[in-house]
Amino acid sequence: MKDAVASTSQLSVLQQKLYSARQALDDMSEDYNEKLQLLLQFIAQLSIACKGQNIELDNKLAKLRHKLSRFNQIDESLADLEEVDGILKQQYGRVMQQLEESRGSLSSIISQIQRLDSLPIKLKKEISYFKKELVKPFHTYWDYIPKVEKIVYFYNEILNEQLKLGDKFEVLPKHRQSAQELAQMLSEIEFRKEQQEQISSIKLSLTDEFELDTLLSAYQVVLSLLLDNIAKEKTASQEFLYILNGALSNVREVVTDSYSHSVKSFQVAKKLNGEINSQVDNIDGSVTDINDINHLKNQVTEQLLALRTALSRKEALENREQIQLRQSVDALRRELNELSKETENYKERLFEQQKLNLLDTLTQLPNRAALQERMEIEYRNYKRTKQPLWVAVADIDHFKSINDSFGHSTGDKTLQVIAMALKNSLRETEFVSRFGGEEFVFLLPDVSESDIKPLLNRVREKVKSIPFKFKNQRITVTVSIGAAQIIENELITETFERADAALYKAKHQSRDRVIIDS
Ligand SMILES: Nc1nc2c(ncn2[C@@H]2O[C@H](COP(=O)(O)OP(=O)(O)OP(=O)(O)O)[C@@H](O)[C@H]2O)c(=O)[nH]1
Repeated sequence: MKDAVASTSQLSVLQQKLYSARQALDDMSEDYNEKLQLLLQFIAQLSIACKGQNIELDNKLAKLRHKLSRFNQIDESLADLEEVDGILKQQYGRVMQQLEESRGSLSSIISQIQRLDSLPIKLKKEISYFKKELVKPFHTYWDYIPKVEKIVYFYNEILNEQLKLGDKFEVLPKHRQSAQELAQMLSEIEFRKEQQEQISSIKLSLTDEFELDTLLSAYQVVLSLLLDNIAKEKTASQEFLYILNGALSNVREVVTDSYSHSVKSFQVAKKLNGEINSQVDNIDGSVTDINDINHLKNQVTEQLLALRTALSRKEALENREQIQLRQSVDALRRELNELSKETENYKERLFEQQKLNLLDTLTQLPNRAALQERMEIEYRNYKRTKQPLWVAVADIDHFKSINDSFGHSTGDKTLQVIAMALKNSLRETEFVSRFGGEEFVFLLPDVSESDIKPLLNRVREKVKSIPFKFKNQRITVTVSIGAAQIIENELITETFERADAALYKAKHQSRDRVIIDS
């Protein structure tokens, strides 16, 4: 019995111990699970952080994460853990190798940069200091990234320097348009012979690829040539005015002289007349008072002598006066002749200049200013007579390709030949002008609606049949033409716009055709 009690108490102690041990085991297990959970989280975070560096490593870590999430497979994961460990070691080696290679390429980039000329001294020093730093190996990407940033900074500095040095700006479409307009204007302005070579080379420099500097200096040169011309023209006018002024003062002198002379002559003549009259009165008195015939004879002879002397003095005076007058008139005539010659000269020069201002220098056709004048005249005629009036615009097809393939001067010659052909295909009353570039404008009065198309087609065919031969190549040049008739209450500029729109249509309908706006 005693044994039984003892056994029972021992059992209860054992039970107690077992219970405590189980409790401790449960606690441990719970602690273990918590730590395992932490480890799993850590691995998960680590695998995310490493993601993308190595696909094999990514896959292994994903698999490991999956296995570790199930506690019962933890043992199976040991092999995976070992593999991951191996891959991680390899990856480290690879990263170190990559970093070493990158250090090498950064060094060679820096050597290239150092070879650039015209680097500012400060930047040169910075670069060579940086190159020394590149000798030390990189341990992590964090050693590498700032170095790349530094090289980007160097490039940026160099680029800014180059921009400052180069000072070359991009040629934009608006600059190209300005260049074209300038070249166009140069074709329309008459320059002096000695200036023409300079103008041609400016025009040439503006046709192909050019830099902004070329355009600016072209403007500058053209401006100074124009100013020079204005100054010359002004001097010429001034010279004329000086001559005119000189001639007028000569005339004035002659007139003043002859006036003062005639005043004097008048006074002398008046005095002589008085003398003669008193002589006659004397004779009268002598004749009435004297009875002695001899005495009378003496008296009369004396009186007649005095009278003759006075008369011959008067005659001499009148002769002198005549000579003086003739001389004055001659001098006046000479002066006036000179003056009228000078005026004629000046008028001729003005007229020539005016004519030149209205002629296109290249083609010798009337230019845009002349077209403007003629348009006004034709418009007034139309308003008065209501006779039909047509405006036609012709444009050479693919003219750019002639310039591009055979050169600008061949292009110029082509323009001259076509201009001549256009001029020769018209009647006296019809008018053609070079509007600019490869565009020509016609004013065609008194042409009926049924005749206009055949007329313009003849013009088109005439150009097409010109046997151009460039570089031994037979070339056919064609033109497209648009035309419009002026209608009631329309301005001629509006007619021009309709003709231009018709030309646009002709260009879009494969060119070499005439389109009449209807
Ligand atoms: N040689 C020369 N070329 C000129 C003159 N004026 C303008 N040009 C050139 O004429 C050409 C006109 O070219 P675009 O306007 O493209 O027209 P295109 O080549 O005739 O073509 P389409 O009109 O469309 O048929 C440009 O290359 C100008 O440089 C000039 O006085 N002399």
